[in-house]
Amino acid sequence: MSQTEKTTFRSTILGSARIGPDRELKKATEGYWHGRVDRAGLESVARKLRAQNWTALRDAGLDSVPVNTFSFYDQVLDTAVMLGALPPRFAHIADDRDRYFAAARGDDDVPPLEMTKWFDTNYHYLVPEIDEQTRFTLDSRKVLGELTEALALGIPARPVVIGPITFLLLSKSTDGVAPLDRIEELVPLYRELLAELATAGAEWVQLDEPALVGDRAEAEIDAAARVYRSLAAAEVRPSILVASYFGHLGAALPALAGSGVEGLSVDLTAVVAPELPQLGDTLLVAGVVDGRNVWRTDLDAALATLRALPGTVAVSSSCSLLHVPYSLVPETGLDPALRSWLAFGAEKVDEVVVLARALAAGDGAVAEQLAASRAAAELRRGDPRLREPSVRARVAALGEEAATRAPAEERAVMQARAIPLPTLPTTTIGSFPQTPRIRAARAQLRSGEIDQAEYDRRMREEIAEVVALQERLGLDVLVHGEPERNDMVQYFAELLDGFAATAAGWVQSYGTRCVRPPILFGDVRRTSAMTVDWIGYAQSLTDKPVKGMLTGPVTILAWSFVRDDQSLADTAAQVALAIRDETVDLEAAGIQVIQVDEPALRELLPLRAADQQAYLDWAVHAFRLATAGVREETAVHTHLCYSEFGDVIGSIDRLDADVTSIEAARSRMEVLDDLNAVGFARGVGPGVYDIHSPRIPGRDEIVRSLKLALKAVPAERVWVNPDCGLKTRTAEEVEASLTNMVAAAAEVRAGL
Ligand SMILES: CN1c2c(nc(N)[nH]c2=O)NC[C@@H]1CNc1ccc(C(=O)N[C@@H](CCC(=O)N[C@@H](CCC(=O)N[C@@H](CCC(=O)O)C(=O)O)C(=O)O)C(=O)O)cc1
Ligand SMILES: N[C@@H](CCS)C(=O)O
Ligand SMILES: [Zn+2]
Repeated sequence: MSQTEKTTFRSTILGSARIGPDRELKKATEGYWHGRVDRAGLESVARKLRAQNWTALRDAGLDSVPVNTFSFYDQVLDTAVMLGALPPRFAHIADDRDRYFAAARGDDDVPPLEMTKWFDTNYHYLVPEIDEQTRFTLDSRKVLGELTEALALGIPARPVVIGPITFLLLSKSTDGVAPLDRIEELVPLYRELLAELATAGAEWVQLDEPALVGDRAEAEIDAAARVYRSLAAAEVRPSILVASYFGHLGAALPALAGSGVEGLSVDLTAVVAPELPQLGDTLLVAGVVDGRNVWRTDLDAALATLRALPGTVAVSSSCSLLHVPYSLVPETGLDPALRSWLAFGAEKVDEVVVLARALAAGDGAVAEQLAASRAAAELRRGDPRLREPSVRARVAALGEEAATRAPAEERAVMQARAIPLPTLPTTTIGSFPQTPRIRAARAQLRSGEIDQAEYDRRMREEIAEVVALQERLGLDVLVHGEPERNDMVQYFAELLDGFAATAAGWVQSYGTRCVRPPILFGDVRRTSAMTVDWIGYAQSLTDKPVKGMLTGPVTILAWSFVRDDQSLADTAAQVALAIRDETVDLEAAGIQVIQVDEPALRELLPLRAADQQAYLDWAVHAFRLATAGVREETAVHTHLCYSEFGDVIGSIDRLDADVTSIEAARSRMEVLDDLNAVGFARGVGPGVYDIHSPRIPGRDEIVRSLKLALKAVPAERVWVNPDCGLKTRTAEEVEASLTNMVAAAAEVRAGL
């Protein structure tokens, strides 16, 4: 049978969430790690979630259902396991599942794989390490297992696997050989995999190649064309869908289209739709339902796009639905108007099905759904919360001076006088452990078991404990510990006008960690101080300076679902003004050091170089607008993490913060050389140990990190701090790690 005679499909999504509508997988996995759930219990939760998910997708009307998008931790780690590419340091762990979790999280003896952002999303993947010790071998058990499980349930299953080009482009080399140079070793493994999948009954396979939507060298595109020609030439294989998402394929599109694969998915939700060439027999899987935001699709516009496409078309989400919450059904507390403008995962699947039906049978077949879509759009356009005159007037009146402080060198002198500190001052990044006790208090407040006054009293108790601990440890600049924050973005969103919070809108951020991104739907305004009581209270307990802690405008946008009816730059300016008002209030309450976190600065960087400068300009402007309202004596700190910073290093300098704490431990302080290269001459706190692992760093290890840092930066500018906040660690880990950190700083200081 030729490939084109095989079955085809008309409606699908590129992947789905897996953590469970009620975070069942998170709970089971954490239970397994802590010995509360056994292996069988964990596997049974996983199997049930997969079955529920596939059945719901099929019953909603999709005629091709993605499988193997389930993961116990991360799909890139799954692919590394599938290709036999786990580093040998995990080989001593005999049990497959425990070896997998060790690679994800580390254990007492071995550090985990590095974790980094999945393209420009708030999902994080584990970075495969490829070197001369890597011997690729195929282990197809997971994907075959999911396929078999789904077929047994009568699901029209389409296994999804990360493609070989993307796998290697996301990997890091530890021996100087570019991972992509090993592509020829992977091709036979993928051919073998295709044969196994076909034999097991797969009619289609989806190979994800999102790395091809970035700026890619000609050699990389040539490699992709060569690889897919070779895979397409395999005798025994399912039809191949190459999936692209998060942007446009550009030059990679004709290369893939000409390779002989049967299907190509394209993201049609970006601002400028790509010019699509005639694709002949290739099935065009059109991503018209945005998989990354929560706004209801304009069905008329989507249909117009679909009808203008060449060739045979299937309707799809633009990317996996991993990035949006499961369903609007539990969101009964949302304002009904706002709710009618939204579509979460389940509703997006319905939209795909409606669009496919309209394409096949005409608009009349879905007249009711089209009318509802139009009515929601109309309601949204007319809502007064989208245009708040006072906010608009304030933004319009801003001049350049609003984003400008005195020169940094002058500020440094004034701040040294106002805030006396030792050389190599020690501090932390803000959060202390979010203990079960803290979370339980918040759950009790929500359920009405305790009132606001009791909740406040308990949070003050937590703050007092954290302040006392920091004094005992001998830290120099203290923090209040952020106990009152459910999340560093959601906390602010719940207090600002223009945002809505969800009840159950959980989205996986990494592993078992989830976030509930707020929905930024209207004009943003601060109506009262958000942090001053907590931070002012902490300052009242100590003579040491307490660092005020805020989240920056870019990060608030990055970790929210943001309105799509105006530019991000305009929305960022509104958020920046709200944060600016808070800095001014903190200063008036006696806070001399204010940290405005921007861990997501790098995350929002557009994937294509041509779009990056415009983003960096508005992002830097928003940060400066948020931080330039305070006096020159007030030290503005910022914190960056979770990224490779190479592409934004110049912009870190332009933020004009007095001190920048930055993730550095895992990259062996290389970021400091990058900062030097752009003439960065401000305070810097290179993270001296990695907080993502439960490992307690030894004092000698931290001394070594610090000495490495001092080779790059003079001691007068260096701060000593962990890589990131301590919220995910236990109290014991934090106390032990910070004891070693303070001791290491003292040792190095004494030797200066
Ligand atoms: C710094 N990071 C962040 C990112 N994005 C954010 N929006 N926020 C971030 O901090 N992206 C990059 C990184 C990713 N890192 C993390 C780190 C840690 C988490 C995390 O721990 N998430 C928690 C959920 C946090 C939260 O919202 N907590 C709420 C609700 C807690 C809860 O589950 N409550 C229970 C009942 C209470 C109980 O008894 O435990 C319930 O509702 O069932 C709160 O504290 O009130 C997680 O558990 O996954 C995320 C990203
Ligand atoms: N202040 C925050 C920053 C995390 S990126 C924290 O300490 O958790
Ligand atoms: Zn951080």
